[in-house]
Amino acid sequence: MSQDEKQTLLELYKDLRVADVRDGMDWNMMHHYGTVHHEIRPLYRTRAVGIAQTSRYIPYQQDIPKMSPDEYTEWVKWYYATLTSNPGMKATEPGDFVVVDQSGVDVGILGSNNSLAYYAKGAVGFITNGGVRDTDELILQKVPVWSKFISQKMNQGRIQFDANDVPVNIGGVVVHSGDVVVADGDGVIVVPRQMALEVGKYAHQELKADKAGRRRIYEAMGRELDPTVI
Ligand SMILES: O=C([O-])CC(=O)C(=O)O
Ligand SMILES: [Mg+2]
Repeated sequence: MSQDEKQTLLELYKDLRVADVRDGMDWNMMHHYGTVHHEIRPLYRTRAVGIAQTSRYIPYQQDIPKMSPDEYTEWVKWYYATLTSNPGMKATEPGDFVVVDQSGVDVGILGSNNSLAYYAKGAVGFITNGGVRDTDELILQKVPVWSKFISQKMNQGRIQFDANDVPVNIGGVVVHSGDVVVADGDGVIVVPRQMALEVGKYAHQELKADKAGRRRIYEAMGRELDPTVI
């Protein structure tokens, strides 16, 4: 995706709520697309808008040789260098939303260390159809993460990298690199890139109407206005 297209989409979606984007999809007759299953939840109340960068991992189904702890230390280094190395995530650019399909394996593929490294490179958010770990630090570090569950387990002997920039199934939604991902306390919605301008337009129509409606109620109540109604 060109930088121009990326900036246009990020700008169009930056203030939209998940609910507005849902409405924008409906207005484009896409009722059955986009909404990631509600079991995929934010780790804490936050929001993020970005452009999907997909990765797929698959189960590791080989025997693990019996090793001493010191041998295991070396094996883990080898495992991470060869079997979980993810070129796409290493190439993370500002505005990317990291989207991980971990094939249902019970591991915390995103932890406080790797996600912070990608966040430092400009990743705006992370979503996995599996687990995250180090969750107390993820919250402390304010890294925006949506996941299906929390997992204590490390990758080695359990999961391996398969591919980047492939279509992945996240909570029943097919996500391609380049799609727009909007996530907040209501969950996650994914807008196919080809529809993103049209969906954004009608999402703004709904946001504008909602703001005006709630503002009238605020005023009638004598409630101080906040940014959600201005
Ligand atoms: O090491 C891992 O694969 C996941 C993790 O705990 C971290 O990045 O902090
Ligand atoms: Mg960790």
